[in-house]
Order: sequence, then structure tokens, then C-alpha cells
Amino acid sequence: MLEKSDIKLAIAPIAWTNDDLPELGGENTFEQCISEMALAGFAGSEVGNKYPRSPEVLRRYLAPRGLSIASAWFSAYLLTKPLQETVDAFVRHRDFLHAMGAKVIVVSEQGQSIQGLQDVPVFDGKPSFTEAQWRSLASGLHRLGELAQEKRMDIVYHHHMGTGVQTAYEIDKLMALTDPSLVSLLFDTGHLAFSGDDPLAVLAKHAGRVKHVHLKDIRPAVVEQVRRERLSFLQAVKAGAFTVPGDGALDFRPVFAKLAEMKYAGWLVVEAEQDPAKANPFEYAVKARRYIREHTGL
Ligand SMILES: O=C1C[C@@H](O)[C@H](O)[C@@H](O)C1=O
Ligand SMILES: [Co+2]
Repeated sequence: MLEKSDIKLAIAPIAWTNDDLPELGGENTFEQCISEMALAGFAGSEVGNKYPRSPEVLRRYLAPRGLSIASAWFSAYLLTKPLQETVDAFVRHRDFLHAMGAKVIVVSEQGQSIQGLQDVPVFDGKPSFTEAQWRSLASGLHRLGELAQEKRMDIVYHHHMGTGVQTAYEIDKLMALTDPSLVSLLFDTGHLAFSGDDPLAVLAKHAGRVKHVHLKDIRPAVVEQVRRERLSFLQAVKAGAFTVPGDGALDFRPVFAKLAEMKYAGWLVVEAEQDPAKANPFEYAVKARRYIREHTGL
């Protein structure tokens, strides 16, 4: 069983306002978003672009609502820009998260990613790294891992649709090429299921590396439509490929059991971007919270 003392539950603001697609939820305010997170029973949040970037100001909004910051996404450009540019941006991001009390930093290589391109089919257009690129990604991540450790933090790599680290095979490769003491893994159920991989198998294989979890469900009929109609990642999001745990096709019970067996301690973050005009973010947050309670007792 997952222990209350080990696990903190968070929800990502992307269900209220989508940073990748600003037209989704542009009308939802920051204060509505964090108030509804707290009301739905969550203790933490990741960071969206409406959040104040001053740690002092952000804390003033979060503390009365009993929320803290679990982490936040960082886009690395290790394969396409001079290392120093990524390092400088990473240090600013790290220091902000450190001031907010977060312990992990979500990192994703975006140099050749197609996740933000509206018209590139996500199943056909993803990059595949050459051996030289894999080596330079690993060495850049080692540098970011060292910088994180200066503040006693860890980087957690986010495998993601439309990127060079999407499939189970690519995750295996990245894990094999990187030093476990410097590079940990973010396990995102929805991206693995979308990709056609078995989330549970990936979790079991890399249990020792997983230090952050995104709980996302999928609607398989929409994923099938994305394949058939050659939609992009953002078109897939708009069409409703993702939803909250308990609302889609994934059975999270074996995932929760595996996390308990491996004595996972850290954040479980509900993260389900979809169109807030179709899927009311507060109602879906409540639905997710209820599902987690029902299946974990948390
Ligand atoms: O963790 C994530 C952050 C988002 O910006 C991203 O596109 C989403 O799919 C995700 O998993
Ligand atoms: Co995620």
C-alpha cells in the first residue's frame, strides 16, 4: 500500500490553462486554478505561465490554500544550442524551484521536438537521435544533474510524445547512457500509453530511477484517430487524447501497487491536458482525486 507519509498529491495547472496552447483556458485565472486545486483535495501543483515567478509572491498565494510546488518543466536545448545557454536558463529555473522547496526538476530535450508544432503528425514526425546525439544528450544531462545536486535536487527526465525520448526503447537507451546518480526518470503513464508502450513494464524496469510521477489517462479512440488522421500532438490534445486517471482506458491499480512495492516516495501529479471548455477542470480534478482515494486510500 502507498503510505500517506511517503506520498504527496499534486495536480498540474495545464488542465485550467494550457501553456502549449494558450487558446485552451486563456479565460481561467491563476487564482481560480489554485483555489480549485486545493478545493479538490490536492496538496501541490506544478507551475504554469500565469504563476508569479517571484518565490515570495507565489508563496503568499499558495500557503493559505495549503499548496506547495512539486516541480516545473524545463526545456533543454542540449542538441541544438550552445551548452551554456541551456545551463544559464537551467540555473535560473533551479534556483526558483529551490526557493519554492521543490526537490526535483523536470527536464525534457526540446532541441528537435515536434511537440509544439501544430501541423507535424506526432506519430510520423518525431526525431530519432543519432549515436552522437545520444552521447551529447547524456553528457549535457550529466551537467544539469550536477548543477541540480549543488542544491541537493535531482533532475527527472520527462519522456514525451514527439521527442527523441518517447518510446520504451528510447527510455531504456537514455537510462543506459546516463549515470543514475545524476539523471533520474519522470514516469508519465499517459505518454507511454499514447506511444503504444506498456507503462507498467517501463515502471518495473526503471523502478530504481523513478523520482517523479505524472498520472495521465488516455482515450484510445482519440489516440487511434490521431494515428489515422495523422494529427499533431497539440491537435491530439485538443481532440481529447488525454484525460484524468479514472476517466480513460488505463487501469492504475497495478501502477499504484508497483509504486507501493518499490517504496516510491514523492509526488504523484495528476496531469491531464484537455480542452477546459469541454472538460471542466474542477470537475475533472475532483474525479481524479476520488479515483486515487478509492484505489489507494490516500
Ligand atoms: O509534463 C508535461 C508538461 C506539458 O507541457 C506537456 O506537453 C505534457 O504533455 C506533459 O506531460
Ligand atoms: Co507529463
